[in-house]
Amino acid sequence: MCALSNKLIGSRILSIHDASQFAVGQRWLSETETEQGLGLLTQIEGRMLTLLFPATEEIRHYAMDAAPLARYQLFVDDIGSHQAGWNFRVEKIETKQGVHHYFGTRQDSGEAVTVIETQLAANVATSHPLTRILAGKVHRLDLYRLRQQALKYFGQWQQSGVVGLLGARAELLPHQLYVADQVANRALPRVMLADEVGLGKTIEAGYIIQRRLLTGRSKRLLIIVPDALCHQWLVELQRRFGLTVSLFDEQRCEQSLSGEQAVFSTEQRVLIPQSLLQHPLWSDELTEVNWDLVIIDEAHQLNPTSAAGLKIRQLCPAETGLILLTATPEQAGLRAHFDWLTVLDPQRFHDYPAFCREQEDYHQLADIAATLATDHSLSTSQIDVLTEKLGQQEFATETSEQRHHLLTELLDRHATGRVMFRNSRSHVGGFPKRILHDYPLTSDSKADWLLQLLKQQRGEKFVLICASSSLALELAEFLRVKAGIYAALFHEQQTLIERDRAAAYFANPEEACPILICSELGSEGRNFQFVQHLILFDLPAHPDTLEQRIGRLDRIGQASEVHLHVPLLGWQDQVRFTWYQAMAAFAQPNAIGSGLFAQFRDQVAALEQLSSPEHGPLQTLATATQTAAQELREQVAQGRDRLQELNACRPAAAEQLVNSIEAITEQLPLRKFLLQFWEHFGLEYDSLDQLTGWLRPTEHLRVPLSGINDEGLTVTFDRNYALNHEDVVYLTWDHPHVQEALELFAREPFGSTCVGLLNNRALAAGTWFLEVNFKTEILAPAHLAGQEFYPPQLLRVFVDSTGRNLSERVAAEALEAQLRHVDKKQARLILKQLRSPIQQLLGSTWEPAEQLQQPLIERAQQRLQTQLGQQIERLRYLSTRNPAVTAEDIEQVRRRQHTLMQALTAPVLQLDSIRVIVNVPQ
Ligand SMILES: Nc1ncnc2c1ncn2[C@@H]1O[C@H](COP(=O)(O)OP(=O)(O)OP(=O)(O)O)[C@@H](O)[C@H]1O
Repeated sequence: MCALSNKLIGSRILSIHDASQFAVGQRWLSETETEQGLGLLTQIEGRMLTLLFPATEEIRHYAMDAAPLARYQLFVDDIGSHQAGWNFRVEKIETKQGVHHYFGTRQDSGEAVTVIETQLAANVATSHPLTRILAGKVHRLDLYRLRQQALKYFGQWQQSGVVGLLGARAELLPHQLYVADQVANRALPRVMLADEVGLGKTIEAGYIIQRRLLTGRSKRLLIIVPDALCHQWLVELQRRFGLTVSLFDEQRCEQSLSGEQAVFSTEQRVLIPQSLLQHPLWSDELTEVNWDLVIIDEAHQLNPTSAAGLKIRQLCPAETGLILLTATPEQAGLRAHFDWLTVLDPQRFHDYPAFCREQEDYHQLADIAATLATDHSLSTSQIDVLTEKLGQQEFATETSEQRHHLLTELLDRHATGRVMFRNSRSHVGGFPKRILHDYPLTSDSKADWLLQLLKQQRGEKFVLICASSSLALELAEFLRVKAGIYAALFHEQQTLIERDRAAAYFANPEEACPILICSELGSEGRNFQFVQHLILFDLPAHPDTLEQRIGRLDRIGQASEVHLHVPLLGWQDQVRFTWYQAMAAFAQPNAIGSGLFAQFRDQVAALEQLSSPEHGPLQTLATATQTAAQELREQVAQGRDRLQELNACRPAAAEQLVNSIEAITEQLPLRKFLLQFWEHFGLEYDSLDQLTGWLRPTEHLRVPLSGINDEGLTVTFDRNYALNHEDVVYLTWDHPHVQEALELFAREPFGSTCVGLLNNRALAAGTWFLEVNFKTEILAPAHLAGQEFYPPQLLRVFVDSTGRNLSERVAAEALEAQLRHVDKKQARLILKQLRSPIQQLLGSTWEPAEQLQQPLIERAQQRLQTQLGQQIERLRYLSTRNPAVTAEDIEQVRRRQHTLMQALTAPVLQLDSIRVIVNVPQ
C-alpha cells in the first residue's frame, strides 16, 4: 500500500518542486488561478519559469521553488481534448525529455492518433473535481457534507410527486390539491376549473403553474384576466406562491415595441388584461409567441365565438395547454358553455344536441357513481344501466379497488370528467351563515337610507355594489357632502392603479375607511372576505351576477357571518327581490341561477315593466320559481353536481396528497440544511422566536442570491405562521431561494473536493483512501419530467489506496463520525504528494459506480413500465368507448415512456465530488 509520506502528516513541507520536474512543452495548472485554463511551460531560465495560458492569452512568471503549479497529465483510459476540438482516449503514454506523448484513438473517427501534450486544448473544465484536486483546491469538510446532503434532498424532492404543491402560503385544502395534481400532471392540460365562487380557483391555477414550472412541464405562460383583476393576480401569485409574472398592459407593450425582439417574447411569464385581446396591434403580437400554457380567468365574460374568443383559439391551438377559470360557466348560457368546452376538446364536444341529452342523463349516472363511491352494492337496475352505458356485459364490483376503477371509468366517460372540475361549497364545507336584511323603503331615497345604516353601525366595514360607476360616484359624493364620510371607490372610470389603491386603502385597518363603493366591476374575482357587510344597493338581472357579488365576502377565509343588506325602493326592486328570494339566492350558494334565468327571464322582465304593481302575477312567478328551483336543485344535487363533485375531488387521493406534502416537509430537514447553507455562504440568521428568524447578508456573502437584499428579511418555516403573517417569507423546498441553494450545488463545484483526516488507531498512520461520488442523471427534454422517475443521484464509491473497493464495508455515516477537518494549507500539501496516485486510482472507481447505477436504472425502468404502462392501458381502453380520449392522448404518454426508456439506456455518469481521507490517529 502506498502510504503518504510522514513528512506530510506533520505540516512543514516547504518545497516539493525541484528543477528536474520541469521541461518546456509541459502542461501545468495554476493552483491559484485555475480559471486561466491549462498553461504551457514556454521557458525555463535559471530558477524562473514562464507559462503561457493560451485560453486567456496571459503570461505568468514563477519562481521555481514556490510556483503554485500543478502538473497536468492524462492516464490510460482518460479522455483528452486536442486543441483542434476533438477528443481521444489514451491508450499508451511515453515521456520524452519530460514531455508526455499520448497514444490513443480519436473518439469521433476511431483514427489512431499521437498527441504531444503541447497540443492539448487549453480549456480544461476548471470546476471539474479532478482538475480541482490536481490544482490542490479543496473545500472544507462540512461544505463537502452539505453538498452531499443538498444533492440527496434535491433528488428526493424531485421524486416526491408533490413538487410545486408544497410551498404555497395556503392551507392544505384537499379539493384544491386534488384538482391541481390532476391537471398539472397531464402532458397537455386543457380544462375548465369551475369551482363555485370563492373556493380557490386562483389558488388551484397557482398550484398548477408552480408545479408545471418547477417540474419543467411548462415554460412560457400567458395569463389573461379581467382588467380589474390584473393587480390582484400579480399580488396573489407573488404573495401566495412567490411567483413573479410580468404585467403587459398597453403601456408596457409600447415600451417593448422599440426592442428587437417580439413584444411578448422578452418574458417567460406574462399576464395581460383581457382588453388587450381586442387591441388591433397587441393582440396580433400575442400570436408571435408559442405559449405552452394559457390561463383565462372569468372565462364566462368572453364569448368563444366573439373576436376575443377567436383570438384565444388562435393562441391556444391543440398542442397548447389551456385552463379556463369560471365560477359560473353557464352565465352566458349553456350554448356558450358548450362552445368553451368545444375549444378545450373539439373531438369530445362537437354535437350540441347530444351534449344537452347527456346533461339529462346525469341523474341516473350520478346515482350509480355515488353508490360506487360510498362502497355500497349496486342494485339490479343500476347494473342494467351500467351495462348499457359501458357497453359491456360483465364488470367486477367485488373489491373496493374494482369499484373505484369502475367509478373512474364512469366519470371519465360520461361526465365532463376529463375537461371540467367543479367543486361545490356544500361539498367543501366550512362556509359562514348568510343573514339577509331587507329594507322596504317608501319615500326615503336609498342614499339617505345608506347614510342611516352607516351611522347606526359605526365601526363596521361595508362593501357596497351597484350597477354603474356613475351611481357609485354619486353615492360617494353624497356621503362626503352630507356626513363627511370618505368612501373608497372602485369603478371602471378609474385607472387600474387607482382601483387597486382604493381597495388597499379600504382594506387597511389603520385607515378606518367604513365603506367601499363598487360598480359591477367589483362583483367578480376580488377578495373582500375580511368584511362582513355587503350592501346590494340594486339587484342585478342575472342570478349569477348576484352570486358573484355575494361571493366577494362569502368565500374561503370568511370567519364570520355575512350580512346582506338590500334596500327596496319601487316595483322593480320588489320584483327582483321576490324572484331571488323564491329561488333562495340570498340564503345559500346558487348553482341553479342560469337554469332559472333561462326559464323565467322574460316573465321577470315583463313584470318589471308594468307601470303599476300587480302582486297577483308576482306571487304566481314566485311560486313557479320556487317549484322550479326546488326541482332543479334536487336534480342538480342528485345529478350533475354530484357527478362533478365526485369527479373534482376523490377524497382518498386528495388526502394522500396532503399526507405526502406533510411527510416530505417533515422528512427533509429544510431548516437544518438552510442554517448550514447560510453559514457557509455568508448569511446570518438570528432566531427571533420559535417560528421566525431574521436573515441578512453579511460582508462575506459568497455568491449573489436573488431575493436577498441588504436590509434582510424575516423568514419562517411554519405554514400557519406564514398564513397569518404575509410580510414574512415562507420557506419550503419549493421556494426559489431554496431552489437556488440546491442548484448552486448541482451547478457549481462548492464542496466538490475535500481532504479529511481519519482518526483510526487500528490503521497505520498515513494510510489513505479515496471517496468518489458520481452523479448519474438522464438526458431528456425537460417537459417530460424524467426526474420524477430518475432524478440526478449520487453514487458513492470508497476505495483504499490500492484500489480495493470498500464501499459497502465502510458506510458513509460510520466514517463521518471518525473524520476531522484539515486546514487548506495542509490539504494542499497532501494533494501535491498524492495527486498522481489519486488520478490513477480514479480510473478504478468508474466500474463500481456503473455497477451501483445498474439497479437504479432497472428500478426506474420498472416504474416507467408500470406507471406509464397503466396510464396507456387505461387510456387505450377508454378510447375505444369515449371520444374524449384520443389517439394523441395515448401517443403523448407513449412518447414520454419511450423517450425516457431510451434515456435510461444511457444515463450520464460523471464525477461529482472527491474526498481524500488520510489516517492521522491522534
Ligand atoms: N388554500 C387556501 N388557503 C388560504 N386561503 C385561501 C385558500 N384558497 C383560497 N383562499 C383564499 O380564498 C379566497 C378565494 O380564493 P380565490 O380567489 O382563488 O377563489 P376563486 O374561486 O377564484 O373565486 P371567484 O370565484 O370569486 O373568482 C381568496 O382570498 C384566497 O386567497
